[in-house]
Amino acid sequence: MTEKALRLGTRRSKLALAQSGQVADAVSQVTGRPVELVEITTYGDVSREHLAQIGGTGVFVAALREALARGEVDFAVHSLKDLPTAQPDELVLAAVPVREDPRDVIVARDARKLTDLPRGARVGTGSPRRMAQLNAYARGHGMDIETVPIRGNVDTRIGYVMNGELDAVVLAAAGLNRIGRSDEVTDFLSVDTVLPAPGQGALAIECAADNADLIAALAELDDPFTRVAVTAERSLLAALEAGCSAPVGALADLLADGQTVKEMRLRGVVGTTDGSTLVQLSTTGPVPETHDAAMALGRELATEMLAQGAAGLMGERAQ
Ligand SMILES: NCc1[nH]cc(CCC(=O)O)c1CC(=O)O
Repeated sequence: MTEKALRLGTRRSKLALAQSGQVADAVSQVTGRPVELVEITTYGDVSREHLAQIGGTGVFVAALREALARGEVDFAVHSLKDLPTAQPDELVLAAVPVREDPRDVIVARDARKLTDLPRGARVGTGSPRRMAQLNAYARGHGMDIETVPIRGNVDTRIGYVMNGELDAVVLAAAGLNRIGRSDEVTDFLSVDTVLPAPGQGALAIECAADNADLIAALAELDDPFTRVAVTAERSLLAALEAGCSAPVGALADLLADGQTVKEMRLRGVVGTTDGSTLVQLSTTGPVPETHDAAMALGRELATEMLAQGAAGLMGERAQ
């Protein structure tokens, strides 16, 4: 007798289906049960407005969470960077699997890198975080680029480069990897140039807080280092009172001495989209051993960033 399938709630974009497919295989392995994909359309998928205008926070996530709350699906897979920092009581983040490459990349015409974009190059990105850091880099290096707000799925965005409308677009390495288009990357941006979004490159597997058996099974897919890193990054974001469409970057990484992990470094950035001002800070300390310690690290860095004027740089998105 075959066991009843677990229902995985997913968005229907190519990227979402690719990452949900990978998680489905992994969950099937650890539970021994078949996993069935249930496609759900979210507001972020149907709206043609710019993300910054529709508020950003949660537009890709709300419909999945509603399906979970109604018991229509057993668990949901999100891109962690799209997940609001507020966690509803009735749901838990049952697993955060090993993070992929967190970097942003560009896909440019003529195989160009950021440093050799032509004068006046039009660079597509709808993300205030990417705009702020790219414009700051351009200012600091005597470059002349124009960031152009765009939206749409990964294929649409790359299409703007292919059809000549734009010289380059900025995307997440992880997304391109997951849909098998990473060979189109022309430059992997150093995180010293563009700090990724909090949680970028990581996935979140969410399920109902009262589903103890499933929570226990999904825990096997959790990567403790990724979990602690994204917890600190998201705590920073929450303490800045910013959402996923705010010009905030954060990345926690582990500093190792040979094979032994020694410390964790948390970097944060916030800036104006024109790149005229950035507040960029970092802190390094023992790897947090608890959720609370990781949260505290993010809050501490946020406090320092706020002391340096971070709130004033977030414009109308700062609440
Ligand atoms: N905002 C959309 C989004 N949400 C997650 C990813 C893929 C990368 C990831 O999982 O972090 C992307 C596309 C992009 O930013 O290029």
